[in-house]
Amino acid sequence: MISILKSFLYAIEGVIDGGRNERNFKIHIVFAILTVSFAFLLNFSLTKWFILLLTIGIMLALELMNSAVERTVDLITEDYHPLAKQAKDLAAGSVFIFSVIAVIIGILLFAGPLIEYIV
Ligand SMILES: Nc1ncnc2c1ncn2[C@@H]1O[C@H](COP(=O)(O)OP(=O)(O)OP(=O)(O)O)[C@@H](O)[C@H]1O
Repeated sequence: MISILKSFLYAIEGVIDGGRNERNFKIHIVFAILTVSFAFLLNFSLTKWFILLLTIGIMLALELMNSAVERTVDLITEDYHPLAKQAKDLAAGSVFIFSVIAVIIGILLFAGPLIEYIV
């Protein structure tokens, strides 16, 4: 039970570390807060909340995984190595792919209700 609690605390430490030291993670947190605030304002349905929270969760988790890959590569080598480049670029690529999808999901979720709210 104590070891499960410790693992949980280490995971929280990782999230706090990301929030303190990772610029992109901070940007995603700001977007997450903004979109959640707008979702409250626009009275999102349960289905829309489900999609929004899932998208935010995957985005933040991918960003932390990307940071983990970057640090692992930096720990292994400070020299230029093609595999180090590939590892970092592949991890960044995964974040990029989901970022594009997240923007599309954001437009689909918010465009209609926002136009209705403004007009
Ligand atoms: N050891 C290395 N060998 C070869 N290429 C590297 C190495 N380290 C970094 N690179 C290349 O330089 C790019 C920038 O690396 P860096 O470590 O600054 O990460 P970053 O993508 O800028 O991360 P951040 O999210 O912190 O801005 C990487 O995406 C990779 O293409």
